Amino acid sequence: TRTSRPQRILKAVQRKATVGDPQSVITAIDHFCRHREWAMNVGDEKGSILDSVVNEVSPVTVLELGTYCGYSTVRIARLLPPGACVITLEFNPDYAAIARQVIKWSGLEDKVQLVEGASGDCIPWMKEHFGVQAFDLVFLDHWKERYLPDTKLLEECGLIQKGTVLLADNVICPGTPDYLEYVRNSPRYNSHYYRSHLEYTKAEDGLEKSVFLGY
Ligand SMILES: O=C(NCCCCc1cc2cnccc2s1)c1cc(-c2ccc(F)cc2)cc(O)c1O
Ligand SMILES: [Mg+2]
Repeated sequence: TRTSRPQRILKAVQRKATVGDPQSVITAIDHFCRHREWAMNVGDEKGSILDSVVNEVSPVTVLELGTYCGYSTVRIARLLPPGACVITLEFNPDYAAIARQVIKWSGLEDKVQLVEGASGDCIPWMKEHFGVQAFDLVFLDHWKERYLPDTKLLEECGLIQKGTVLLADNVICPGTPDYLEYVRNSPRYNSHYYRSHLEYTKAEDGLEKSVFLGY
């Protein structure tokens, strides 16, 4: 049967990127998705905003919900100092298998822990399994209807503490209206919208950054 789109993205990385060079992996994926086949990576424009938030937060522990091919995982991990790490959750085992190879090609496997499973099942085990106290940064990029319930679950599990930054992709397209309403109206979050575009297109989209203020 035909290869999958993630498999074709991995091929583009193996053809165009240099092993151990995360920037070349990012550039190869962006070029493929802009000129060959669209894919749901956060992309270069929103990716630059993601980079600036990672640099501003200088996180020690990052949670990414939604790995896909590992594009944003590589963007985040390449900016982390030694000892810092990103735990990334992926529901689809085929996507996870591709992401592991993309992350390995970029040479960042020591900074990444890829977990296969659904966020609702995995989040309650985070503290116990990974010895995480609280996340410094959470990048939400998974099922759009899970952004709000999983944010509440992270709060209940004590994985979000004063100062934790939530950064949510696709708050306009496909859209996460209930999540936006919650973080923008809650007295416990300080929210800011970074206007941008849907990856590789002219459609509007953006990232919402929300800082938890504590209870
Ligand atoms: O669905 C999107 N991303 C989520 C994939 C969900 C898989 C997972 C569920 C799950 C559950 N638990 C743990 C881990 C995970 S991973 C998505 C879609 C578009 C898009 C698509 C068509 C279109 F016309 C316009 C925009 C753009 C984007 O940037 C996206 O991120
Ligand atoms: Mg997205």
